[in-house]
Amino acid sequence: MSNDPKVLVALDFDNYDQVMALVEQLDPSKCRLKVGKELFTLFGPQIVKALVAKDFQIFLDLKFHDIPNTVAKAVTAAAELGVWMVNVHASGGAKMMSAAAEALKPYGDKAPLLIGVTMLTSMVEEELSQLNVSKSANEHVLSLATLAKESGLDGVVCSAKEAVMLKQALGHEFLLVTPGIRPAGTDRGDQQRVMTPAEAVTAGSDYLVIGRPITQSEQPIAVLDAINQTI
Ligand SMILES: O=C(O)c1cc(=O)[nH]c(=O)n1[C@@H]1O[C@H](COP(=O)(O)O)[C@@H](O)[C@H]1O
Repeated sequence: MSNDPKVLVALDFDNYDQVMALVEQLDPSKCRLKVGKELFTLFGPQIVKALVAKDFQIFLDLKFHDIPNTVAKAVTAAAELGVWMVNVHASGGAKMMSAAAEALKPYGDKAPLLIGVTMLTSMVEEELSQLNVSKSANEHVLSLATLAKESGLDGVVCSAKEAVMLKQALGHEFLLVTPGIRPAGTDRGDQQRVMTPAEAVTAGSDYLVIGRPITQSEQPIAVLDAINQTI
């Protein structure tokens, strides 16, 4: 197995013992872990530190979206926690994203990867008009991703459906982190713009965020291993 595992397991749990029981079975050489709003709101920086201490690389997914000064301070706090990746909403704008990128510069090669969220994978194109966005989903994602790149971010969160377009437009180095991943035959839940793990990697996804197909399974390790075999 590679030292650069592509699967980021979304630890969306409300129970400390349950999450730790799963983590005990996981191997940092086979996956990275994502701590999102539910886990962080319940258990705070302590759980992030506990997972870092177990040698996992952590994506702190708090999707910061605030004034530039506040977001710069928030990503600095994330860097101090020792996380591997952190995200902000690209729709917070260029000033906000640049402030975040600037704040991480002093950390050099220890800085977390800074990623901009484009259009949530739970959204369909028709919802954009409710937000007064008259672009197509592809155009909207491309414009937010372009702004993120110009603002000094390392990559974006998008759906794998936009991966071919974004790699072509923004280059191979610009990272694509794709949730909305569903192995064939699994429940979509609230996800809309979905692809299978193999399709996503073929399209150009660098990292696959996968939660419920693994965490809600009776055999999470077998599911993760099976996914890793296909990518
Ligand atoms: O930033 C994210 O990670 C994210 C962005 C997005 O557009 N869609 C999305 O689903 N996510 C996160 O990715 C995870 C997907 O989980 P599952 O749908 O259970 O696989 C959740 O923790 C979401 O918070």
